[in-house]
Amino acid sequence: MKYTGNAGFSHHQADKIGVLITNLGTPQAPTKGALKPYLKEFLSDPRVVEVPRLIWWFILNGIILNIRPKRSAEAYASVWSEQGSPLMVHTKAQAEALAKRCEREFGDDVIVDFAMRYGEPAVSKVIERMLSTGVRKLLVVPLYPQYSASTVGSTFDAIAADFQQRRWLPDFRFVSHYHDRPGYIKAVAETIRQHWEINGQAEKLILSYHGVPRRYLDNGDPYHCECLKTSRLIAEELGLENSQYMTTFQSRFGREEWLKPYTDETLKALPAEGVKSVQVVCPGFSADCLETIEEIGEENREYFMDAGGERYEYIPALNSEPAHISMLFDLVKENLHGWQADSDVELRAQLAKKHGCPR
Ligand SMILES: C=CC1=C(C)c2cc3[nH]c(cc4nc(cc5[nH]c(cc1n2)c(C)c5CCC(=O)O)C(CCC(=O)O)=C4C)c(C)c3C=C
Ligand SMILES: [Fe+2]
Ligand SMILES: [Fe+2]
Repeated sequence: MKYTGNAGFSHHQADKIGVLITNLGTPQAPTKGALKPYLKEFLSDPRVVEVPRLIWWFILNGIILNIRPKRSAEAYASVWSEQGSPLMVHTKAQAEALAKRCEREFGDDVIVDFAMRYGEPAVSKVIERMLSTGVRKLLVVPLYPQYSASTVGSTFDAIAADFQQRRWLPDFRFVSHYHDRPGYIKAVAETIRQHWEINGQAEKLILSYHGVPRRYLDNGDPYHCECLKTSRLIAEELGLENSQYMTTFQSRFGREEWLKPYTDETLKALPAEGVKSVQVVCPGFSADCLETIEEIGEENREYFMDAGGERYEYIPALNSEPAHISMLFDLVKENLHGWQADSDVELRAQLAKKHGCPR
């Protein structure tokens, strides 16, 4: 086995601290041709679809990848902007804003970058770039507030797979969730409060999270509990009674049972129960994407209005709002505690002269 990396390592290079934020990933273009490789990579991940590999290979390659790319491409086309996919645009902006905030606090000792679990920029390419610029301590923050093996666990797998190939590993820290962090709860609550100030309060607040198969919860994934806790804390922060809010799960995929109650079925049923106005917020998404803009902003609005609803509002994700960046900065700062960069290049030059190596 030949391990990769650092062949051209400059012994004088300053040691840096790296902060890598990640999200799920998105296709390169809203086309069938771009959706196929993206969905293939995503849905081949055993953390995402926990079905015996051989059976799944036939279902994925024989059925899903022949049907879904076209349908998904149409949905992506409806949210795509000139700058690209919303998830990519927001994640880039988040990384830039966080980098600025870190530069103000830490100077050039800390480098901030972003990667996507599927597609580009790939985790291993970004890690390679960071390590080659001198990062010897790496903090990774997947931008999923709630832990799920299918998202956070899978991001860890991608990093571990990269590290398995590498000769020189950095010090490593990993944030596995932040679903109950006061700064995060307050930031989400504040966007809801601001929405109320402008639009008034609807009869019910729906907190809709991406679902996972119910089986994952039964097998020990804490995602469901973390979503419910996030909702409870946001409701407490807003002073809501139990009857004023609801947690639901969206984006079902495949035929098995997923976490319930389902967002779409709930919104179809609420008008008949006398709830005619709702506001929907998605606290499991750190950035707006297909699943919030199209599914919550458009598709579910139609379900609710067609069922007799009168008012439906989607409250956007935190994206690169200053409160979100501040919260992420605090999370990063806390997790960098005790780490120091070593950027004294002059000292290195003296040491090199004196004992033959700058270290
Ligand atoms: C926020 C947490 C997410 C969890 C948990 C999650 C689980 C999960 N997702 C699928 C299948 C699909 N998800 C798709 C899009 C998508 N999913 C998330 C987040 C979570 N997924 C995001 C942020 C996005 C949007 C990406 C974007 O480009 O905007 C898609 C692709 C779109 C489509 O074809 O519908 C699929 C497929 C499964 C099976 C799953 C189970 C654990
Ligand atoms: Fe998903
Ligand atoms: Fe639970």
